[in-house]
Amino acid sequence: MEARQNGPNGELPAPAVPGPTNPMVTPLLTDLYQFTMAYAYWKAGKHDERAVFDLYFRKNPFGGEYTVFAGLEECIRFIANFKFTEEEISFVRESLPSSCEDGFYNYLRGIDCSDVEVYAISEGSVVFPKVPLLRVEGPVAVVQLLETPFVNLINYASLVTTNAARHRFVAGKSKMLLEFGLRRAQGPDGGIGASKYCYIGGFDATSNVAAGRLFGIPLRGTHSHAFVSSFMGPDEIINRSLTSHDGSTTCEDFVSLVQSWLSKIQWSESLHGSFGETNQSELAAFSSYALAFPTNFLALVDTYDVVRSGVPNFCAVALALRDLGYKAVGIRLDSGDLAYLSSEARKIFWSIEKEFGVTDFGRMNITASNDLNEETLDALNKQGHEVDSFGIGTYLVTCYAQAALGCVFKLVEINNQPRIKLSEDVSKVSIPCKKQCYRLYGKEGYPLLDIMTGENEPPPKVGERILCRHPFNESKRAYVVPQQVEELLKCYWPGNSGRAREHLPLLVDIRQRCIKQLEQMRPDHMRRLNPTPYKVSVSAKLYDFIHFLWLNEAPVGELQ
Ligand SMILES: Nc1ncnc2c1ncn2[C@@H]1O[C@H](COP(=O)(O)OP(=O)(O)OP(=O)(O)O)[C@@H](O)[C@H]1O
Ligand SMILES: O=P(O)(O)OC[C@H]1O[C@H](OP(=O)(O)OP(=O)(O)O)[C@H](O)[C@@H]1O
Ligand SMILES: O=C(O)c1cccnc1
Ligand SMILES: [Mg+2]
Repeated sequence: MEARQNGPNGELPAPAVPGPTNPMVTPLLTDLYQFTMAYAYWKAGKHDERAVFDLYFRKNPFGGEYTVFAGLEECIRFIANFKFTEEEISFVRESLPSSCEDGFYNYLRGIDCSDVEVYAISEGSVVFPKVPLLRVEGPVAVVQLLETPFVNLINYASLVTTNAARHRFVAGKSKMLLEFGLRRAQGPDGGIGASKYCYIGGFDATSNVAAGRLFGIPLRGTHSHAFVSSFMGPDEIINRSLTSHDGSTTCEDFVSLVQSWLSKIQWSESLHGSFGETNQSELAAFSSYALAFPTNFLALVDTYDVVRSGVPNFCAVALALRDLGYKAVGIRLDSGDLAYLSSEARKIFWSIEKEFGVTDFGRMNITASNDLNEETLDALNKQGHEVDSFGIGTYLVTCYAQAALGCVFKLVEINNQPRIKLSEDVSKVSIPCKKQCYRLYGKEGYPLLDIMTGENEPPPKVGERILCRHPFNESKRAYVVPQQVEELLKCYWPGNSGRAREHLPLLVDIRQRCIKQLEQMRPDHMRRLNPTPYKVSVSAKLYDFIHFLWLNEAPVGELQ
């Protein structure tokens, strides 16, 4: 459990950390092999050897050149409360061979994460391949048990945050982005996680009520086709009275008021008979919705025919509401050509504003949904459209364009001895040693590159030239004179080491960090088509050491 003494400088202890959001996140949420390895470490008397693991990914997702890091808070919540229950220990005992000795279960009973330290990049930061997102130090058996839950908590979180950030990038700052994915998400945790992390990635709101309650994310919603098609006609509406916004008058038959507006606009000059009879059951549905929500009236207009029925019906209800001092919100389009239909709807709104002198009617909100993704948003931008808000579900939350981020957790040091994992595939060779990581900024204020150094090397200094080398490609190197140096790994879990701990920021602050960091990137790293890779490098000293260790560990072949 968390150490509660004052810090070395007398600072107050950080507040206790609550458990993971999802109660399924327990010490058993790991792969069996973590327990078999823990047993074998214990049996060999190695379990308390001090190990350092790096958690990182190898390639940016979605064909891009950046990733947004998320999931850290849940990792810290997990280790802050890491403790086996008796029931969990019994289950591990049942799951391992009966030859495993009892002493191991006593050992499991006693462990927590007080000997573990976690250094991490702040959640919501823009991050790049190979740079550790987390450096986890501690007794090898305990840290081994953390591998699967940590990778699980970070993989999807970072993937979907990045997906959300990419959707925001295409949509532009001024559009409202609504996450509508719960029904299509990969189960309840996928849905809750998607809402939380899409918010961090720059979405404005979610339709997911549970996520609104858990995280305080703004909730938004419209209505569905079922509501519209549930009405047969205006006769169904019994209670038709609506009191004006200021409470001064009551309209006894709001439905008739709507109908009189409908005939006015039907024969209006600017629309000159562009539509005839509209669908009366749709008109009844809209009137009924307006009676229920006069201050928040937004109508789904594509159940029967957007231009000939949905939009005129909406306008009639909105104008009737206006007679009573209410301002309608707008419409939602959920099918068809969203560029064309949004532009047609906008034209009708402007015509009404002009002809009937209704201020701001032209600026009515238009929300669009229906299988939207980065490509469709991009296509809409190219065609020109009049959509103000996008409701996005399936492609966003399922991360349809890429199934997983591929984070890994690799041993880089044990008992102060650096370790390396070799591979035929150079991109899979791990970078050994307990490392420090820095982001170096150039003259124009953009991040230039990230550099990893050995733990005991002096940090890069502002104004001092430093050689930055590609970790594996000898010919790729550059001198950099940083204008600003940012240390990336901060202590988020000191265990009982007595070090000061970074506080876990509020969700809105993580979101702000993400938005700010994305804005700070050089635009060519961010563009969708052929973005420029951001450089990730190592110091000259670390480069030499990697290659020394590589040669040391790789057997020399024999040719016959
Ligand atoms: N102007 C546009 N440019 C490019 N893609 C668009 C445009 N408007 C809509 N889309 C996309 O085209 C697809 C249209 O979906 P689909 O072919 O299923 O028809 P639909 O309009 O949903 O019809 P329905 O739901 O009535 O069957 C959606 O993915 C939508 O996001
Ligand atoms: O399209 P998405 O990006 O997933 O956004 C969420 C979708 O969910 C709703 O559709 P609904 O469940 O009514 O099904 P639908 O596909 O038939 O419209 C809504 O009308 C959107 O179309
Ligand atoms: O509120 C909406 O319009 C909504 C919510 C979830 C899915 N589709 C639409
Ligand atoms: Mg749909």
